[in-house]
Amino acid sequence: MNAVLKNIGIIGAGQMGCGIAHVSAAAGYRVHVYDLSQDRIESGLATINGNLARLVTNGKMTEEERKSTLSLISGSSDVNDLAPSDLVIEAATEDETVKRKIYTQVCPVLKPEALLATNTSSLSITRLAAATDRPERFMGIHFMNPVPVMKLVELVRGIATDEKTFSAAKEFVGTLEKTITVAEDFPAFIVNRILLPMINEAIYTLYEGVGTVDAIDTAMKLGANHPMGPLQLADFIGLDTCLSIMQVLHDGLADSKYRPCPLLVKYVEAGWLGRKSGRGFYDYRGEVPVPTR
Ligand SMILES: CC(=O)CC(=O)SCCNC(=O)CCNC(=O)[C@H](O)C(C)(C)COP(=O)(O)OP(=O)(O)OC[C@H]1O[C@@H](n2cnc3c(N)ncnc32)[C@H](O)[C@@H]1OP(=O)(O)O
Ligand SMILES: NC(=O)C1=CN([C@@H]2O[C@H](COP(=O)(O)OP(=O)(O)OC[C@H]3O[C@@H](n4cnc5c(N)ncnc54)[C@H](OP(=O)(O)O)[C@@H]3O)[C@@H](O)[C@H]2O)C=CC1
Repeated sequence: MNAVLKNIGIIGAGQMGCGIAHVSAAAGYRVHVYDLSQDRIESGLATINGNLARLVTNGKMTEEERKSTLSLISGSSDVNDLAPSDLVIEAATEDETVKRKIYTQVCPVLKPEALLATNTSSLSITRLAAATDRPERFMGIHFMNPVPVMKLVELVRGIATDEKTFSAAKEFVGTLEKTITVAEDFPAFIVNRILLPMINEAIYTLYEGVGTVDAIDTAMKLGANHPMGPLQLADFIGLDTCLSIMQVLHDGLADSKYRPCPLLVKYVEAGWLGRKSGRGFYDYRGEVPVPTR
């Protein structure tokens, strides 16, 4: 455990917030998860418990470790409960307006010396930092999904991030047994700058009728040895998040090669956001996922 950062606050009880809470508590940190609704928090805590229980079943964690990990995690919809946090990691919806509003509400509650980080997939760290009262103690700590499984965390400094903040974040991520990579503050950093155009291209391949959902995913799984097909992965990430990242790339780099596929836009407009909403390129409402095209 990090010597300075003992209490970790998480904003957003979605798939990423819960994953970060899981790995932080498993490393011995006290974690508080904040989200807008109590229902969200309860379903998030149930997901964490389910994932911990699976580790026990697989012999990767003892029952005592599961209990002690869970006992370190609390949750509430009261922003004031983030006050004891030494480090807050914001993992709310990938929308700059939402994140800015959150910082306006959260900063006055935090200790002046507390660090604030964002798990954003794509947004400018420098611009987000400017919406806080602590740009020098703000940076990007970008975990990958699913957090308990993926080894990488990207660290991204904003223009004002100070060295103390960067070192503390680096040490914290090291205690979670993750490998860091440092990215400069450009749209979508490293992983998503490369991954999301590939996913977007897979959606164009579907849109133009080159292949079906099944053909495209099978092609990339068996033809390129990817663990998931690109459309399956898009559903896993969340199609709203994929679209936001493509929009940030398109706007930020002003190059038409990043144009979000109209089919991706259509799916998001329909509320077909992938696994989390029950339907995306696959329909998850039955026993097995069924392609929707
Ligand atoms: C968008 C961004 O900003 C950045 C990103 O994150 S981009 C997305 C990056 N992530 C990826 O590319 C993931 C690609 N997919 C994979 O690596 C794999 O399909 C996977 C790890 C998700 C699942 O692996 P799999 O072998 O197909 O399935 P499965 O055997 O069920 O799972 C492997 C392990 O992961 C665990 N796991 C799977 N999904 C999980 C989840 N959502 N949460 C926690 N653990 C999970 C399983 O419990 C299993 O653990 P054991 O080895 O202890 O049994
Ligand atoms: N999905 C992925 O693969 C990855 C995502 N990320 C990034 O992590 C962040 C979260 O993504 P992810 O977990 O997938 O998204 P989810 O949609 O699963 O979760 C987002 C959560 O934030 C909540 N939220 C929205 N507005 C607020 C608010 N004002 N205050 C508190 N909570 C709020 C949402 O609540 P509600 O549903 O009620 O709106 C939801 O519970 C994003 O920035 C994303 O880009 C980073 C790496 C990988």
